[in-house]
Amino acid sequence: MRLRELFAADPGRGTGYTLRVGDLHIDYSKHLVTDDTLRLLRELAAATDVFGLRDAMFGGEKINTTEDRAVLHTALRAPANAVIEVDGENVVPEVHTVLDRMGAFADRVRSGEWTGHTGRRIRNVVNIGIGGSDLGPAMAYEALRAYTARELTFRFVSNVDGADLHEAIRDLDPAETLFIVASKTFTTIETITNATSARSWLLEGLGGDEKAVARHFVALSTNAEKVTGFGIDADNMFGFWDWVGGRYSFDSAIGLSLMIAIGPDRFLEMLDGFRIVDEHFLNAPAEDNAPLLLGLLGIWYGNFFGAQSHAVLPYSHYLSKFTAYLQQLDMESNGKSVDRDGKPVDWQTGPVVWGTPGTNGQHAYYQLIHQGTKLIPADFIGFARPVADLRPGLVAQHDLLMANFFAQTQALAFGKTPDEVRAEGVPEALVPHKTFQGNHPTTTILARELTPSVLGQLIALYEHKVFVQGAVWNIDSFDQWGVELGKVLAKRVEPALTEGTRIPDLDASTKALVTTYRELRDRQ
Ligand SMILES: O=P(O)(O)OC[C@H]1O[C@H](O)[C@H](O)[C@@H](O)[C@@H]1O
Repeated sequence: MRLRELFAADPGRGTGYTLRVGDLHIDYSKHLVTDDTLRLLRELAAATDVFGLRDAMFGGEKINTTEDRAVLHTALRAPANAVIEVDGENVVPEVHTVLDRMGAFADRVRSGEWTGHTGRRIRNVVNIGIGGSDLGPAMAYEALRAYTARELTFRFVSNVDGADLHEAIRDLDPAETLFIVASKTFTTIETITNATSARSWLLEGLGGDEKAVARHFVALSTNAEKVTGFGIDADNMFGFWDWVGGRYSFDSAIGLSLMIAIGPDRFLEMLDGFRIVDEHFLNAPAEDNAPLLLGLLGIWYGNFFGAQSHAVLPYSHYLSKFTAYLQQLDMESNGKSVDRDGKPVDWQTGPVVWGTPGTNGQHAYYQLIHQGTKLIPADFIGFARPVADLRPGLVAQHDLLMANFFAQTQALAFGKTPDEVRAEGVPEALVPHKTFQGNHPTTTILARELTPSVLGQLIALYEHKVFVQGAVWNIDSFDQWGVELGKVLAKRVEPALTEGTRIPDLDASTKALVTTYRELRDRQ
């Protein structure tokens, strides 16, 4: 199947193979599919009961079977009058109670009414969290930077490498710094370690008065007991629930740092954006259902063409962390090799998701996408207008950015034949080098501008796409047992590093590495 031929055969393809969801214009014409392919893929979705599982998810059923949990991130953006029950209890009122508390707190910080221990206003907000408790707020803070309170400084600390916290706080004044400790479980070693170090830094800076902690630390968690055990007042805790997965948690209390940055109204606009796509996914027929379509297209390449990866390439500097966010969303959800009953699957599951903002990637790795031997389906995300208040000269650069955006998907789809190369007078020996095979599939997602609502729409689109794929593959997209083994082993190795105790019963390679590490570290 050649894209050149598909377009030649159907002049209406460029407008016909498009969808509109909320503010998102989605063009899927540059895919290696016909109406027949799409019909068959929809039959696959019907045969695997994707919509049945969707309804079970929205209805609060415990579809995360290995953890016996409901999967209700959609309840986090449900309207206040919705009724969504888990174990017979409507969860929506609690969601809105927390949102209201977050809003009140965010307003107090933004207005300067919430002061630090010494009475100075808060000027710096440091979110300490990792995985889903970091990537969402950190990504969205960058994405919506044009909407943020510029007089406040925001930092995001995740890595247990002390350098992360060091660089985040070295130029900050503790008297003006608020730490937001974000951890669903409040047991994550990286986060608790960084939070403990941050507390010492704060107390050292403020004369050691433990009472300071209450003015400078808040927690976002499902685990009240651990939060109070850490010394954070229950009044300064914003809760969420076990039916919110870590990588789906960013529009829960985990979004507090973002809410302080952009203000409660903008945050609610973002939730409205999520809801637009939730409702679309729930109600649109299969033929027009964007998450279904994107999920099935991914399956088409992964399961039928053997594609191993999927690139997400935003043409917006503000979306610099978007793909990193999607990596957790997609790869932690669908990086599974047993089905829901625990039996090995004999089909490919989740792809490697990767990518960085255009046009930077064009001057780095696009060579391989254009002329390499691998099939890499890609999503191109772009906007018609820049969002920040740019100087006129910089506004003009936007058309140049977007010219690249359109040129790339065109080049990928249609390539350049040897005859076209020859016609340019290229010497015969160079013709193969300058030929572009084309036929590289891409989806183009275009919106007017990157508003909070549009960001919410984009994230929900990918959340539900990942859901669709997991449903077809019959895997549990909502657990993450694969992260556990490394945590357990780290605990076992750590005493050998920190306390210098006998190296435990390790394999020969790890034992030798630990020995070398200790020698290097302790050498004078
Ligand atoms: O929010 P926390 O409980 O601290 O968890 C932080 C992250 O670490 C875990 O290991 C999981 O793999 C992630 O899904 C989670 O987002």
